Amino acid sequence: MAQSAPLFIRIVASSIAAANKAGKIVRDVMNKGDLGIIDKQTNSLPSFVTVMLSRLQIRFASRILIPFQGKNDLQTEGDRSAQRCILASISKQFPGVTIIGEEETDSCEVPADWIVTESDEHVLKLDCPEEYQSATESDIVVWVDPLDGTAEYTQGFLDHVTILIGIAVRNRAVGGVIHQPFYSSGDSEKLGRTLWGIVGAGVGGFTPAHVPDGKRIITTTRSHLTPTVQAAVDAINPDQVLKVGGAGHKVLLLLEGKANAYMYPTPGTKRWDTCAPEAVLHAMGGKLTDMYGNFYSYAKDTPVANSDGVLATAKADDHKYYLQVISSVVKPAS
Ligand SMILES: Nc1ncnc2c1ncn2[C@@H]1O[C@H](COP(=O)(O)O)[C@@H](OP(=O)(O)O)[C@H]1O
Ligand SMILES: [Mg+2]
Repeated sequence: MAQSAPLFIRIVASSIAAANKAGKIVRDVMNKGDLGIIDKQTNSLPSFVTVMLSRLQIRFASRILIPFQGKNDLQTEGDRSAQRCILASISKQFPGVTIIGEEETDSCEVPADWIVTESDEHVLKLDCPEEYQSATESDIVVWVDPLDGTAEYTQGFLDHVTILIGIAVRNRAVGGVIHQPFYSSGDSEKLGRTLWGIVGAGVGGFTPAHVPDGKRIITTTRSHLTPTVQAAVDAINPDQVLKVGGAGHKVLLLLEGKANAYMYPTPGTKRWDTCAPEAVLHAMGGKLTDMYGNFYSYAKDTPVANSDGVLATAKADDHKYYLQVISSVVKPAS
């Protein structure tokens, strides 16, 4: 690895390699046919322990924090194994960096071949934006969603599945890796692709595009729809609504010109769902905030819940319009 590259750049480059390996693991679990599905709520610890732990964070290794959740959603062997791979790979190379992963995994041994120490050579050679050149381990937090779109993974909507590694510097999401393990460019032997973005340095792995002028296409949840979300989408009077799984996949639709905006004006997503997508989107000129237009903090001691929802637009200039429409439908709690 080019030790001369700034730490931030080296973490993004290593995250690309780790995401690629995790993608292979997620495909292997699917191919084996036993997803090992767990409902995180019904398999949670006894309630008094969960309540206690949900307010804290379990310190897993020296600086790897595994937050507890206490809500009804699914976890599979794909989520667990991909997280082990990513956490082990990044922490081995950057032991002082805080990594926050979605899944509560045990500390069982990680197979040696799951620990990746390679890096993306192209990203290593990028010019690092000046403001991140001197970032140290204590300035950086890595947010990991090892399998975004878990519900869709269990239901066979495999193109909705992504692996998300977001790199925050001084609270802001500025580096992002989105790996799509089941993406096929036509060659069924070669599944998977990796998109990345660094604010101020560019994007890679995809061709940025926008919806043609005059058309308005909204993407939103397919598995967590609420009347509030539906009302906000309806208020836009869109030409088309794409209800798909995963925060990563929805932002991917914005990156590739398949949708103008991702609307989810309700709690539900977490920082690991939005850190990587936000960074890639911002690197391309888009904008992701809560439903009031505020950026989320990605500091290590921040609450993990995106309590004020998500609004993302492919073009930053369009964001204001969507905020106005949402504010006419969703009133802040008094
Ligand atoms: N109401 C809710 N409860 C739990 N998780 C939610 C949620 N709304 C959104 N999410 C999480 O946010 C991500 C995007 O959701 P959606 O596909 O509905 O847009 C998913 O991440 P995971 O698949 O990683 O769990 C999903 O679980
Ligand atoms: Mg997720």
